[in-house]
Formats: sequence, C-alpha cells, structure tokens
Amino acid sequence: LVINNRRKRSEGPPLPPGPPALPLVGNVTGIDTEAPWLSYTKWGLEYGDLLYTRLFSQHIIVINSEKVAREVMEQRSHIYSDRPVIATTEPLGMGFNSVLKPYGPGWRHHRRLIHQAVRPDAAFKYRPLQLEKTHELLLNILTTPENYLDHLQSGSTILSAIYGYDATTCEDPFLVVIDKATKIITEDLRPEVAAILSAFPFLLRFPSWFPGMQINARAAEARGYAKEWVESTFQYTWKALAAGTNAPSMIADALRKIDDQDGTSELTGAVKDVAATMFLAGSETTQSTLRIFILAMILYPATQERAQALIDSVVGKDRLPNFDDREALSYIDAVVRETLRWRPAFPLGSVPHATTEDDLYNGYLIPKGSTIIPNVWAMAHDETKYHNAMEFIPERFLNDDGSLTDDKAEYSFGFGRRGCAGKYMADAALWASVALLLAVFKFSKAKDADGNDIEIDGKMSSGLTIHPIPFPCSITPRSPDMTVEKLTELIQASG
Ligand code: HEM
Repeated sequence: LVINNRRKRSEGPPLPPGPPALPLVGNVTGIDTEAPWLSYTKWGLEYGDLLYTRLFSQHIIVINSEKVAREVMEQRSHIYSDRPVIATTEPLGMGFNSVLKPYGPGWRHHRRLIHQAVRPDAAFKYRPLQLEKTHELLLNILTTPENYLDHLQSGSTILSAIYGYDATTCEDPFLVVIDKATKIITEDLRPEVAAILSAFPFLLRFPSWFPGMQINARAAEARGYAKEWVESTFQYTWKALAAGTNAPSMIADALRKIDDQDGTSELTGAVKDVAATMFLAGSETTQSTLRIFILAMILYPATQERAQALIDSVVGKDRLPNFDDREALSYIDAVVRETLRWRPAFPLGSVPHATTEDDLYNGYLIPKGSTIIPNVWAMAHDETKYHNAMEFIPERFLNDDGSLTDDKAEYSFGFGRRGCAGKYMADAALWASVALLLAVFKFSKAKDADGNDIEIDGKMSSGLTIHPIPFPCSITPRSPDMTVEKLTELIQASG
C-alpha cells in the first residue's frame, strides 16, 4: 500500500517529487540505512535534484545538486539555517554543541566566538603548531607504523590549538573519553535514528534492558563521556591559565578577555561549550579525511608517485615541505581536494539544516520545519562535472598549465550560514599532513606470508561521518636508511 507525496493542486503548490511513501511511516523501508546517500542519489536519478521523502511526520527534502544547494541554502540562508530538532541531542548529552543549536541568538553567540578563534587570520597563527604536530605524527608513524590509526588520532592539532593541551598517545585520557563519545554520537545522531525517536519519543523513556533499547544504555554512557570531556579539557586550560603555565591556545585567548574569577559566568560557559564543539567538529573529520587519503594512495600508486616526485623536485631531500612551498606544490592541493571529493567524510553534509518558514522553489513547496539534507555524495559524484567520478583523479582539479582550478570541492564543508566554521584550520591541517606524509612514507598494500599483495575492498563505515574500515597496509619510509635521528634532522632543517 503506497500513497503519493504530492498534494492535490487545490491544496496549494505541490511538494517536490519523490518516491512513493507508506502511510504513517513514510519512506522508512526504501532507504539503505548503512548508506542513505546512495538511496538518495538513486532516487535523484528518477525524481530530480530536489526530492521529497518522509520519515513518519517529518518532511525531508534532499538536495542532490550543488547548484540547487547554493540557490536554496546559501541565497535563502535566512530560511534554511535552522537545525532539525534531533530527539537524541539531550539524551546523548549534546546540549552544549553549537552545531546542533537552533538558529537564533544562542547559536549566533557561539558562532561569533568560534569565528574569533578560527577565522582566516586567527587560524593562520596556528600553522607552526600544525606543522609541529605533523612532525610528531611522522616520528610516531616511523616508530610504530602498524599503529598509524592511533597516531592520526593523537596527532590531531585541534586539541593543542583549542586547549593548549598536548596529547602524545591515543591512550591519553582526554582522547579516550572523546573517542568513545564520538563513536556513539556519530552513529546515533543520524537523521534516520533521530526521526524514529522524534516520532516515538516515548522510546527514549524505555529502560535500557528492554529489548531493542540499547540506544538508552548507549545514551547514558555518551552523556557521561560528554560531560567529562566538556569539563575536564576546559578545567585543564583554566587551571594552567591561573598558574601561568598555559601554552598558547584559542581558549586561553578567549578567557583572557573575560573578567571572571571563578569560571561561572555565562560567557565562560559559552567559551567552554564552544571549545568542546570545535574539538568534536574538528578532530573526527580531519582524521577520517586522512584515513581516506591513505586508502587512496594505496589504491592509486601512480598518483602517489607523481605527488612524491613533485615534492622531491620542489623541496629536495634535505628538508620537509612547509607552507612556503604550498604554491609550488599545487598537485598536493589537488590531492587534498580529490580526497574530500572522492569519499566525502560527511556524505550528507553533517547534521541536516531545517527551514524556519514555508518556501517555494521552482514551483515546489518546501514546508516550514522541513529537514534539509544536502547530498554531498551525489554532488561529489556528479558525472556531468566529474568524469569517472568513482575514481581518484587529482588531475581533475588542475588546469592545463598545472595551476589549480576554481573548484575547491567546497561542498565538503557545507552551505550557507551553518557552513563549516573551521574550514581554514581544516584546510591547513590536511595540506600539512598530506604533503609531509607523502614526503617521508610510501603507502602500499600489505603482503601475505607468500609475499602476495593483500587486496583491500575500500569499504567505508556508516554514520554521520564515514571513514575506511581498517584494512591491512604497509607504511614504510621512502628512504631505506631513514631513522628517527635522520628524520629529526630533516624536521630541524625544515624551518
Ligand atoms: C576535514 C575537516 C572538516 C570537514 C570535512 C568539515 C565539514 C563540516 C560540515 C559539512 C559542516 C556542516 C555544514 C552545514 O551544516 O552546512 C561543518 C560544520 C562545522 N564545522 Fe567543520 N569540518 C571539518 C573541520 C572542522 C574544524 C577543524 C573545525 C574547528 C576548528 C570545524 C568546525 C565546525 C563547526 C563549529 C561547524 C558548525 C557550524 C554551525 O552549525 O554553525 N570543522 N563542518
């Protein structure tokens, strides 16, 4: 039994086209819950760039093209900048999170604080720190390449930049807490899960032992982690600042401007929440993107060699690349852009937007309160723009003369007023990691006992952010006589 989404003409403008829905529940059965972006992309081929789906009573508008996303989410951003009410936000302890705040004064205040910390000139200040943390990452990978995933996690520059806190191993207590919370959140804040819980909020009140109610047990766990992470990281900087032992950081900068003796003012509270938000928004995303980069380098060895040959010719072998080399290394930027495009870490543009008013687009009604999902996966794999879109081809971002095209794969960072606030930090962190990892290491398939390559399928995880499921691989220094001492000398020579 199916019903059509379209309203009758007499009822006003129609909703955008979309797949037939079941009464009451809507399109719950037709979605690939592991990879909803693929279902939306497939429906897009049939119904167009703007499509309507419904989960229970929730209107969901999926935008499959960058052009439509810009026309709607940017040019009409005063209507499209809310976030849907996500039933799991409070249960998961995420009330502090600026990313989830409704469009209004509270969000505006947070966004201003975030902007002060990571706007282009402020982000620029953190470049030496980003290089320093990347050097640390290289030394860690050289010593224990098999633990590269852990090293990517502890090598995150974000924790140092935000709190002035230097995590040296992935067992660092702050990272452990944050990692556990993030895993639950990225799985359970998905719109499909949230829509089900919004439709049946009483489910959240069922005891954790009730069959199917694992989410409640997980929520209690996540709440504990979230609280610990927001408080303990902040207390670290607060105490260091009071003792005069703090390293430079965004939070120390912000707190210095506030007259608050005991840390209880509203403004201090907002700084604390914003810091925890930036950590959440900036670490998992950057790590996932670097894991995607490593996968691409292994699957596309000729691309890896081209990038390394360029680094050798521009930088030589007596030092490592730094930001002064960026202009001459445009192919590295093309690799970064292609990584963001090939497997976008946020295939559905992170947390959806929501509309605050009815809107009309191309004759279709977009009702007030609709959930708006930009299908970044579809935009990044649009064959009319990206030939052979499933393949990793950085050259697509280069002009014939080797300069970069105007396409910065910006859809990876979202749209309009809710677009990524930290994209300048992210861009610099990704560039430094990609350039330096390629300068020092060769990434290849691992070998089995008989010396044959172990094939990898490149399968991705599911959730709000995605990354490759761990696969066997080999990371070896490009220079056979590379040692910790030699790498340290190279680092010192790098300026
Ligand atoms: C590769 C790295 C990153 C990617 C791919 C990424 C991507 C995104 C995306 C897709 C959004 C949602 C945009 C929208 O709703 O339209 C977002 C939001 C956000 N990002 Fe990033 N991001 C990255 C790194 C960072 C970093 C390093 C920071 C901070 C230091 C950051 C801070 C934020 C914040 C605060 C928001 C919420 C904006 C709001 O709701 O007002 N991100 N990011």
